[in-house]
Amino acid sequence: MPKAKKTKRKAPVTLSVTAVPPEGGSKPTTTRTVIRRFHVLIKRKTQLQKLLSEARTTEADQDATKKELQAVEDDIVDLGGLETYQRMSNIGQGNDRGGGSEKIFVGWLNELSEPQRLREAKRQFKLLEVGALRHDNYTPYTTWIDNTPIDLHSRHPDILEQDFLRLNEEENRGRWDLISLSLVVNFVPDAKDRGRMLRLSHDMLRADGYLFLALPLPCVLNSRYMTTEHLQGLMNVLGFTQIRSRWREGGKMAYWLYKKANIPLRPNTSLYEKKVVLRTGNRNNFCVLL
Ligand SMILES: C[S@@+](CC[C@H](N)C(=O)[O-])C[C@H]1O[C@@H](n2cnc3c(N)ncnc32)[C@H](O)[C@@H]1O
Repeated sequence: MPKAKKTKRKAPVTLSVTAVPPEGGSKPTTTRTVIRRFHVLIKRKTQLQKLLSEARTTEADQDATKKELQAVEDDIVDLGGLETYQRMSNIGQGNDRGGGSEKIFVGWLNELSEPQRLREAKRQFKLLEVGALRHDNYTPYTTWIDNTPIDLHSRHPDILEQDFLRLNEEENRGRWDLISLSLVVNFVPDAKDRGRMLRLSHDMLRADGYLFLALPLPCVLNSRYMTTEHLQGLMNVLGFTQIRSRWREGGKMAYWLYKKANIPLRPNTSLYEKKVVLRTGNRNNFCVLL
């Protein structure tokens, strides 16, 4: 008799993680679980909102979508919302877990002798730090870096509550010497919005300005739709030249430093406009689309 085929049920997206610990003293596994869960929920929320706005489905489907959206939103609230996510990320940013990525950014600028050049020119770099959990990440460098930290949810009066994707493009065009996107692009739930974030960064940097990008390593080493070469190609068509990169096999994070090229380099973006499977197997779905 043929064996009955076992179907493995996926865990529902609305599965809750409860008992979020207070700031400090929480285990890396707990913070990682909350952060991952939060990413799953906001991604699903964006997908459901998109489905509803397209309104191509039947009324019954729309009702089901609305119900699921409500359940997802309830789960985000149960998890503690963006505030809890930020608290968990802040713990993850602590020195005991590898330290803040700004040290890598500043280290690279030092290697490139930028502070000396600025001293001679008697000026500072204007930095836009997107997704700032702390207001003081760059205070040790105020002699040469004038930082404007922004975040969707401000945790300090010195952090401007602002969505980067909604910044005034005219006012910000060519305005910044430095932009930092550290663990922010992977937070954005929609692949096209991730691409827009990178494109906007290019527009908002002055010629020769630097973009610092940090992503969890699996986004590039274990994704169906992203490899380090693919990212490099995408950044090149946007008009960025890679200056530095850093990660190690088995590590958690990957970092890049890009420079805005002097000439516009946007010949053909078509390779990066649709999802292309670059690897098969048990992978994640991280993707950036232009
Ligand atoms: C994982 S935390 C990263 C914090 C810090 N930059 C780091 O490297 O550890 C991501 C932060 O990015 C913020 N964020 C995400 N999308 C954003 C956007 N469009 N504009 C401003 N901040 C954003 C979130 O609110 C969150 O505080």
